[in-house]
Amino acid sequence: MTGDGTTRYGYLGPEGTFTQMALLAWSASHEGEAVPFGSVDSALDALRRSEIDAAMVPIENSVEGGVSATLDALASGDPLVVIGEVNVPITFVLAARQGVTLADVRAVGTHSHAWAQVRGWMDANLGRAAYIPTLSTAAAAAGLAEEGTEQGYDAAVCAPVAAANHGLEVLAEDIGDTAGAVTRFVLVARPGSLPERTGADKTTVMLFQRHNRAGGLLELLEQFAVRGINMTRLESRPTKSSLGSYCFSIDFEGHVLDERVGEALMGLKRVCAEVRFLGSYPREDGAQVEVAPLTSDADFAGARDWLHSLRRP
Ligand SMILES: O=C(O)C(=O)Cc1ccccc1
Repeated sequence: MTGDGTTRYGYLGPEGTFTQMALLAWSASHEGEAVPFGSVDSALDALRRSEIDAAMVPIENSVEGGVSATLDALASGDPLVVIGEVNVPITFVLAARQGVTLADVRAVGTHSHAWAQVRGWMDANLGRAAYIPTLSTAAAAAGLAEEGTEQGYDAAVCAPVAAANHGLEVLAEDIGDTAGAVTRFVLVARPGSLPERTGADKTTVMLFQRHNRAGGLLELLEQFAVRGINMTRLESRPTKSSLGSYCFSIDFEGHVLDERVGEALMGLKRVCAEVRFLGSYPREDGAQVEVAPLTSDADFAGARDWLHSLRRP
C-alpha cells in the first residue's frame, strides 16, 4: 500500500489492454490505484519487490489455453498467490492510422495471444501480412499513433477501446476466429492473506513430480479423484531443468479450508517433490461447488474423529 493506504494494482499496460479491462472490472468493487507495466514478468517482479500490492495478469484463454508467461512466472521465484479471478469477453479490431486502407497493410503488430486468435481471419483477408510481436495489444495501437516513429507495422490488432484512445481508424471489426472467446485473468498478491471460503471457490497449485515413472501422473490425479474434487484446468509446463521434465499447473474446485481439499493437498505433498500452493479464491461466476456424496467436511471430520478415538481409547 502507499503511505496513504491506497492499494496499488499493477497490470499489463498501457491503457486499453484487455488486462486493464479485467482490472477495471475488479476495481468496480475494490478501490485502488492502477499502475501499468510493460510485461507480465515486470508486474510480478514489482509485486515481489513490494512496489505494488497486487497484479492482474492473464492466465488462460478459451481458445489457446494457458498463458505460459504467467504460469511460468508463478511456478518459480518467490511464492505468490492468486486472490481473485475475472473473466473478460475478448473482441478484436484491426486498426490503422487515418487514411490507411486494408490494401495498404503489409505488417500487423499485436500481442502474441491476440495474433493466435485472429490467424484465420488474417489468412483469409491479409494472407501476405507479416506479424510483428508487441508487448500488448494496446502497445501496438499506441505505437501506430506515435508521430515520426517507424514501428515496422501499419495496422494493429487491439481492443476497440485502444483504437479509439489513439484516434485510429477501424479497418475491420470483430476479427477473432472464435465467437465468444473469453480470457481469464487472475489477481495475484504476496502470500499472507487468504480470501474467505465462500462455498464457490477455486484453488490453484503447481505440482512437481518426484519421479518420472509409469503411473506418476495418475498418482497425482488420484489425490483429487478419491476426494471427489473436480479439476477445472490441467496443464503441463516444462520445468526447464532438462528435456522431458514437466510440472503440472492445476485449478480445482474448493478452498484450502475445505476438509477434502486439505486432505488432497496432504496427499499431494506426500507423493510430489514439491507442491506450490498458488491460492484459494472465490470463483467469479459464483457457481457453488457440488460436493459429491461422502466427501463433505462432516464426512472427513467424522472419519478423523473415529481414528482419534481408536488411538486414544
Ligand atoms: O495485450 C493485451 O491487451 C492483454 O491484455 C493480453 C491479452 C492479449 C490477447 C487476449 C487477451 C489478453
